[in-house]
This record gives sequence, C-alpha cells and structure tokens, in this order.
Amino acid sequence: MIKLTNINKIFETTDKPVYALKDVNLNVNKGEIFGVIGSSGAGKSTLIRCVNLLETPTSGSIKLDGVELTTLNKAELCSARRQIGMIFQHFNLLSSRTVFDNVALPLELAGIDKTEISKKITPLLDLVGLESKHNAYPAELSGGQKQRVAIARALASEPKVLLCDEATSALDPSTTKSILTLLKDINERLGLTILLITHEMEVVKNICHKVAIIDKGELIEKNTVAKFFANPETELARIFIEATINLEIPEEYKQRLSLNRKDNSMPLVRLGFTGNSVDSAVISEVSRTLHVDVNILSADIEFAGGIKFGYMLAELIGTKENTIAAKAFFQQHAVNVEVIGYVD
Ligand SMILES: Nc1ncnc2c1ncn2[C@@H]1O[C@H](COP(=O)(O)OP(=O)(O)OP(=O)(O)O)[C@@H](O)[C@H]1O
Repeated sequence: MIKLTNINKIFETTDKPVYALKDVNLNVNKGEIFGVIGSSGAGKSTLIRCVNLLETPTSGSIKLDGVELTTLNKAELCSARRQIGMIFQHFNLLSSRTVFDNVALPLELAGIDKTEISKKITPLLDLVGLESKHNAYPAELSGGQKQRVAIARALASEPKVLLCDEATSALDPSTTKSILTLLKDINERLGLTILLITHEMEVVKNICHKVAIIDKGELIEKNTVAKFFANPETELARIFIEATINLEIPEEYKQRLSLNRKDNSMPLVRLGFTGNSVDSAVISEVSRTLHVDVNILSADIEFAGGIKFGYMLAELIGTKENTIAAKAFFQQHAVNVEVIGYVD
C-alpha cells in the first residue's frame, strides 16, 4: 500500500547539509500497522512527512497503492493527499470550530454538500466514542478526546492509509492505551493501513504488526514485531527492548558486584527468554542436572506480536565448572545469557 524506494532527504542549511534520510526502503502492506521507532533526531518526522510529501524527498520514489506521488502535479497531489489521513502529537484542531465542524473541515474543503457531510460525521464521531461531544469546542476536551477528534477528522475523507506522527506522545499512559486500542479497532474494523512513528516501544508492543528502527536517517532493522522481540539483530533494538523491561539490580548486590571472578564469587546474569524458551523448564533443569541454584532477583515476562518474551536477573550459585556449564546449557536452549558481573 505504501512503498518507499531509495528515499534520501538532505536539508541544506547555512552550516552544512543535514542527511536526514539515507536510502530508506519501506514496504507497508494493506491492512498492516507498521511502526517506525527511533531516538530524537533520528529522522522519524522527516520520514513520515515524506510519505504525503509535506516534505519533498531529495531523491527516491513514493508509491501509494501503486501510484507514484513524487511526479504528480499540484492538483493531482491534492487529490492523492485525501487518501492519506494524518494525526499529530499536538492534535492540530481549530480552536474556533466545534468538534463536528473540525471533523467536517476536510469534507467542506472537498466541496461535499452539507447534508452529505452530516450523514458522514455522526457515525464517525460514534466510532471514536465522541457521540455526546458534537457541539463541544477543543478547549472543553481532554487530550485523549482531542486526539479522537483528530482521528475522526483524518478518517472523514475515507483515506487508504493513516499516518500517525507521535500520536500518543502528549498523552498520559492510560489515555495512550485507550487511543492505541481505538487505532487497533479502526485497523481491524476498516482494514485501514497505518504507518506510525514513535519513540515509545510500548506503542510498537501494543499495536504494531511490523516495526523498523531508524538511526541517523537509516532504517537499520525491519521485522515483524514477534521476530523483532524474539531475536533483535542490532544493539539499538536491544536497547529499545530492554528499556521496556524493568530489571533493577538491588543496591545491596551493586555494592558486592565486581567485573572479575574471584574465589567464591558467583555470576550475576541477565537471562533473555524469547518464544519457545519462555515455556521450557530450563531453570529447574539447570538446578536438577547441573546442581546450580538460580537465585532470581527480578523477572519480567511480556507479550508482543503474539509471542512471549522476558528477562530475568539471577545469581547462579554453584562451582565454577557448574556455573559455566549452566551458562552453556541456557544458550543451547535459546536463552540469551549476559554475565553482568560477579557477586561475593
Ligand atoms: N527543516 C529542517 N532543516 C534542517 N534540518 C532539519 C530540518 N528538519 C529536520 N532537520 C534535521 O533532520 C534530522 C532529523 O530530524 P527529524 O525531525 O526527522 O527527527 P525525529 O526523529 O523526528 O526527531 P524528534 O523525535 O526529536 O522529533 C535532525 O538532525 C534535524 O535536526
């Protein structure tokens, strides 16, 4: 549905050129929710703004449902943009218009008559859960309600795709959850293709089918969400995933931790479980067969893209030979083992 091929974007500045996007290739299939995650300044906004040509790429091809957008004239582009809805972090509503009139705006601009507009808006406001707010003004709404208005407005032209530019970044965690649930519901009910950018792994984890990581303008990793969490390929992916996991080393252990093994010190390890390894009884097997006690300090098991994954912080207690054998055993059973240090 969205196909970006060899997209480059260079901003010419008085200082030096900024290479905001480098050879970006991205394919978003019909009905998919695709998330692009990256740190601040990585190029996320530039990327999503290129899709509807709010930003013109320096080179490359952008196809929407097979139509090349970069070569359209102004009038053609205007009509193509009606097939691309967009929502923003700060909602971009008109404060002087009611909820109803904000949602009606794109239809008015497209020259649709008033009765037709009325017929369309009521079910849209029902869909986003704002049936009782037709005549409210944006100032009278919560952040979550404002984003619902923006979603209804983006859907008014019956777009083929919805672009979400950090759509939940200005919202508190529970409102974020409700907006993500709404986006997922719209995706499932209408089969709408969604491309979103975010710096929050929670967003990817909660609603995306596929994910790409952007770093310094490059898409360095692309995968289904399940495979991404099960087997991250890049260091940045691991950092993003681990940021969602709360595995604090207790203060008492930090004080006893050293990088080198001493006589009688025991390894403190972070075990990473994904897919099948979550469900196998590796911990008890290590204790039983290798005589290594696993002292679990903290653990976090999550669910994303249809798979379970999780991390555990544990002290391995046993002889040097046995703890080394335990580490090998974990690795043979698809458990990722990282030795953080050794505790006295
Ligand atoms: N109009 C512009 N002129 C010059 N440089 C720009 C312009 N817009 C963006 N940039 C630069 O391009 C790079 C990518 O910016 P972009 O806004 O796309 O990043 P981002 O990942 O969306 O960041 P954030 O999460 O902080 O919004 C940055 O180095 C930024 O400074």
